[in-house]
Amino acid sequence: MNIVVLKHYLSFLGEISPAMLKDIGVEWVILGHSERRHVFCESDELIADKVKHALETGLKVIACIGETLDEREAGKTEEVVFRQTQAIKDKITDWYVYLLQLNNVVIAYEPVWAIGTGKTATPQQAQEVHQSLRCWFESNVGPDIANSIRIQYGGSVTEKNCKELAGQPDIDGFLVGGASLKPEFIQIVNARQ
Ligand SMILES: O=C[C@H](O)COP(=O)(O)O
Repeated sequence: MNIVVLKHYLSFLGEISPAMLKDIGVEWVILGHSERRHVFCESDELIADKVKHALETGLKVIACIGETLDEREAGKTEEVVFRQTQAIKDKITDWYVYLLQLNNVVIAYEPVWAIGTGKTATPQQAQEVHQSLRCWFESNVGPDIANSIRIQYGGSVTEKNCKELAGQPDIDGFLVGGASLKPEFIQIVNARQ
């Protein structure tokens, strides 16, 4: 759920580099999770640097974005998720390689107020943001990228709400925390069947 960005060949004792993860067979890294953003105060720019560094090292990336409750209540959901996505877009010079050829980037929309709280976004709330994000990709990166990119939803997904969420046209999968530790997880895995 984290990597260090190695710069200028400095040492970063105690940190984990993408090369170390690859060396032990890890393929995917989750970056920009709300706890990294809000507990560890990682900026949009630092997260974008990590995404770039991970991709350039050959790791696949799930890049998390999402608004806090205050931001949602202030009507800033789109502004926040577009800003977070723009920061990543600005650092990735070749979406076509990383996305269309390698399929190495997934976006996870995780409203901060829904993570681990039991308060899931309604299917309509989640679909609205996912659709806006896909339109954003169409306008800012390209229609083929917008059609191909996987946008997962995360935040209190359970076996009870997964079917309806999975039925939304722009929800391409889930990033599951707590429910992944329960036997019912299999129902989430199969939610689209
Ligand atoms: O880390 C996992 C995601 O943030 C979602 O967690 P959750 O499914 O427990 O809400």
